[in-house]
Amino acid sequence: MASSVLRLCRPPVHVSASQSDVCGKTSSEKLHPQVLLSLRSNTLSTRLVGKQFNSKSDSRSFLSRRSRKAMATRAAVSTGSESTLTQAVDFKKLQNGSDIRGVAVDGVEGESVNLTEAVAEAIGAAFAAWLLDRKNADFTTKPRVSLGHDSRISAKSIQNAVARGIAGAGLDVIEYGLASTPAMFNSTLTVRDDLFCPVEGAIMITASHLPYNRNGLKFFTSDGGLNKKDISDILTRADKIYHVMSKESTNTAETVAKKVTHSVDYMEQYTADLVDAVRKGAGGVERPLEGFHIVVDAGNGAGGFFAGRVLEPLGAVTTGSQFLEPDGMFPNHIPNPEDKKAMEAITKAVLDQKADLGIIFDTDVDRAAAVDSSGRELNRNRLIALLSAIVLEQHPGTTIVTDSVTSDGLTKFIEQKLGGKHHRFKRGYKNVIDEGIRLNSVGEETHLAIETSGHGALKENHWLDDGAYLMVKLLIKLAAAKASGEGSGSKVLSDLIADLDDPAISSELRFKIDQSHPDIGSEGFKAYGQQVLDHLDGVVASDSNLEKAAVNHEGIRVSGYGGWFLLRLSLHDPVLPLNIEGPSQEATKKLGEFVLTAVKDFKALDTSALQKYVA
Ligand SMILES: O=P(O)(O)OC[C@H]1O[C@H](O)[C@H](O)[C@@H](O)[C@@H]1O
Repeated sequence: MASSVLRLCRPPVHVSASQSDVCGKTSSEKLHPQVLLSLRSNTLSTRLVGKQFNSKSDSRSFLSRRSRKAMATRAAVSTGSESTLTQAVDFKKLQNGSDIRGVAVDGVEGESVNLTEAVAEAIGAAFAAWLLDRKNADFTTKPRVSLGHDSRISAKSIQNAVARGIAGAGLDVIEYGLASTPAMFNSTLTVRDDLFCPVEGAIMITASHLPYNRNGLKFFTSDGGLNKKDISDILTRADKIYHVMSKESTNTAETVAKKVTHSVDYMEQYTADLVDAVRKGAGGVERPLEGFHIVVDAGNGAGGFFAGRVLEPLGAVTTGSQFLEPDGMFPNHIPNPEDKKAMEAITKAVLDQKADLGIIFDTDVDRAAAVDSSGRELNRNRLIALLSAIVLEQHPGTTIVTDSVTSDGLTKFIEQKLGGKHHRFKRGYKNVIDEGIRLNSVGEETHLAIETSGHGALKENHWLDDGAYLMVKLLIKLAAAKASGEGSGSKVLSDLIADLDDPAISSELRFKIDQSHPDIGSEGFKAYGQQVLDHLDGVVASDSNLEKAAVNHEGIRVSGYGGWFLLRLSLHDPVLPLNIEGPSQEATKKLGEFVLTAVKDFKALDTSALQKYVA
């Protein structure tokens, strides 16, 4: 991506009149109390504020004024001031691995709102404080945070609240409006002053494919997405900030936010990068997709841009593309390439339109899948196989990192057919991508890290988790094949994976752990789940048809009866997911029966799905 490849130092940015209003002495009196707390013991922010005041003594007095006000605010809280926000919120519960997720809209029974505007405001302020506190951060100018969102109905209110938190903390806010998660990360790399890029931090407001009442936040710096530890840190800070917030401080932050928020069309830059990547990959041709008919299904999420702003400028016809308009009620299907109905919808569109290819995204466009002209789904193992084939043509022998639920057929394909190495790691896109980065750092060359969910990142694209870029790789292949006379249409893609063994049966069953069951000890469901796994591990040897995977990074993976199973702990939920694949129902039933016998005495585990499966 042209503008993003170089990580240049940003030239100092002129502080505008409105910005100096906010940073200067006069308006410091008006600053948001939550900021005072976030800045209180913050040396980096002291440095930053000191720069803006151009004098250490000014900055000291600025902080001490702030500290006094913060202490006063906290005192008000402890004496029960009426202006304090009182709704109790368990901030820890908002963590979902390396994201934040919660309920933002009322209306679903049993799901009360915990991602309120006040909570979102506190999280915005906490991220600002975290950013200023980062080790080795050396901000020579006032840091900026970009904010984007998907099509959810709560998007705007959460965005405004987060903006208040960031602005109140003394940082600038750059609003992108409807955007994609990968675009947000990209904005930390792009060098373009008129777009206020690169930003020091980026936030995407999204809950991916979850129902309409949820929302969440994903955070980025130029180092990539934040990890679990960072998110815990931000939520701990947010919890403290939340308790010193008041209606008055929110109003003040609102006034500040109006002054320091800039709205830009960053998606123009991001989509131009995608278009350039295809043109470059296709040998510099302006309209390399001329003659191709490609339909897009955005599921009413944020991915509708791909048809009009990527495919059409490249010459493709996109007639019959569907659900491109953002609609946070997701009236047509869940925007999720792992969802059966969603895949059926795009398949139907491809067949109805007699299109060459179909492309489908999840709500925030960090996941994608495709469908070829015959209606064959190119998702999960097939998508990984396809991208492996493309990447291994460019980088013979390289390692492909995947999640843990990939098939044995995929390993055979990557290693025996393509001559690469399959490194099957853990579930979780961040785990997978981080493992790709780690392998490279210890000298094992890898260029692709990809999950069956449709998350995937390439080394050539800054390890950016980007569903749209995965599709760009397919488009380059199509265009290049046409240009070289190798073939037109999507057959060139299907041919690449002709030798991939598809399992006849592939199932995922999820066993809930009843956390209120008396068998769950004080160490909780994770320890209980681990006991189940340890027990299973111990009994595998009792069946001579079974063999434990020699290398395995997650749960218990066992081969047998021509198939395999993997039982592991869910990344986020009190659940043990079981994946089973095999050449026949008879084989998968045998594997299922073995697991059922092994775990049946664990009474807190709901194995009813497996009982049905083997019946
Ligand atoms: O462990 P599970 O419950 O199956 O969930 C695992 C999945 O969680 C989220 O959806 C992440 O985005 C995925 O990257 C991950 O694979």
